[in-house]
Amino acid sequence: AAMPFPAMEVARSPHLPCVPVDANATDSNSATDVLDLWRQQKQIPAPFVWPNADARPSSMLELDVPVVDIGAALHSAAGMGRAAAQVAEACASHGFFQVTGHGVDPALARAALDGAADFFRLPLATKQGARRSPGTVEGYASAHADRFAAKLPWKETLSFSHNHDDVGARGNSHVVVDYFTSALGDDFKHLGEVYQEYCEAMEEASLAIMEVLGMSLGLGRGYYRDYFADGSSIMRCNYYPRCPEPDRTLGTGPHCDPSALTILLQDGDVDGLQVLVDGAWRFVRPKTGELVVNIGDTFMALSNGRYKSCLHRAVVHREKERRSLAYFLAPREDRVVRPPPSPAPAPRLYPDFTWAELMRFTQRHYRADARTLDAFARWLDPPTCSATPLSHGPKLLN
Ligand SMILES: C=C1C[C@]23C[C@H]1CC[C@H]2[C@]1(C)CCC[C@@](C)(C(=O)O)[C@H]1[C@@H]3C(=O)O
Ligand SMILES: O=C(O)CCC(=O)C(=O)O
Ligand SMILES: [Fe+2]
Repeated sequence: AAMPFPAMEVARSPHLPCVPVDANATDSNSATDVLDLWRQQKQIPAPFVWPNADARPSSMLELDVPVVDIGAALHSAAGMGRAAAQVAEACASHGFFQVTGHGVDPALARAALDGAADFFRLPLATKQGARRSPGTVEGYASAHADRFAAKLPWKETLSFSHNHDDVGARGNSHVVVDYFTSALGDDFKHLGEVYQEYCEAMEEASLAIMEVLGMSLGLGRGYYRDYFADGSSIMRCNYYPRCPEPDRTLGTGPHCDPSALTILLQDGDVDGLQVLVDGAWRFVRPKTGELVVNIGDTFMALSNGRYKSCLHRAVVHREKERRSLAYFLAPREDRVVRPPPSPAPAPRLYPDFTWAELMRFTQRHYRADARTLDAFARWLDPPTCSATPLSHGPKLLN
């Protein structure tokens, strides 16, 4: 049975110099959203300030990530050999790499990025039509101010589920369209179609990457591809407005993704994504036509810790706004996350769990951060772990 976890900062912040969030507002003021008003101030409001430990020292360092040609991997043994070696090296150290040859139509990527730009420009009252319901990941959120009281992220987000099935990427082609029309109305059908198509392209790309990951771990092409074929993935559009004090806040705080794999598309040449490697925050800069991929906690558990889910964050800028699209690949909600018994049976680092349980943990009990997976393992299995302080590493289960 799950142990009650220490309550996180889940109350709506009482300290915000609030600009009321009024879903019924209809006058022209509603065209200006909360962050729009805040970013015109000289100083950011206190709830957005991140403590010194998280505040960013200015860094121009860049992470050296391999560029993996997924198309070549799927079409030739030599291409697969090279790709598998590249991902094995990257994933054993920091879990980040870029991919090309993914087959995502540049016009579709452009439409998805432009669609996000258009969405976040809408009046707050319209965006609030898709307001996130408590305890779920889907919907519109402004700075997560409805969930947390401090260390608010300088961003707006729109998230929705992409449950795919095992009859192929085009097998369940309504879920995203249905989300847009039911949350926002029929005027949003076209935007829903754009994201439906984008999610299907991301699904295809992520399953291709799973073939490479399977090969790299000696499990064969089909092992993870089949495992994720009917996944419950999540798509998130991030909008980071300009910020008057970019060095005192963060767009997305330091965290490891709970998902299995994340595919990120960064808009234009505005950088922001940083990864902590060897004690320094390093940019993974946007490159035209390339997607940034990283291993998340669920794949770290699936690979029994061989592949790393690495700490990353997004910084914001004084002069430039930024957009990114994140596709979080996850298994079907009730599928057990457990490493394969072969090729090398090893002591288990994490207990069995399901994606539904991990989602519930991050949406109701714990704000995803650097230690989500350890905290989750302890939450699932309190009797044997409760004496271990939160900061300790993973425990051995057998
Ligand atoms: C399962 C999820 C929780 C978050 C969205 C997806 C994958 C990444 C997680 C998140 C982005 C990690 C940083 C903190 C967080 C609260 C955020 O800043 O948005 C996380 C997401 C969330 O809980 O909404
Ligand atoms: O916007 C970015 O560059 C990264 C966002 C991120 O890490 C996330 O949404 O999980
Ligand atoms: Fe992330």
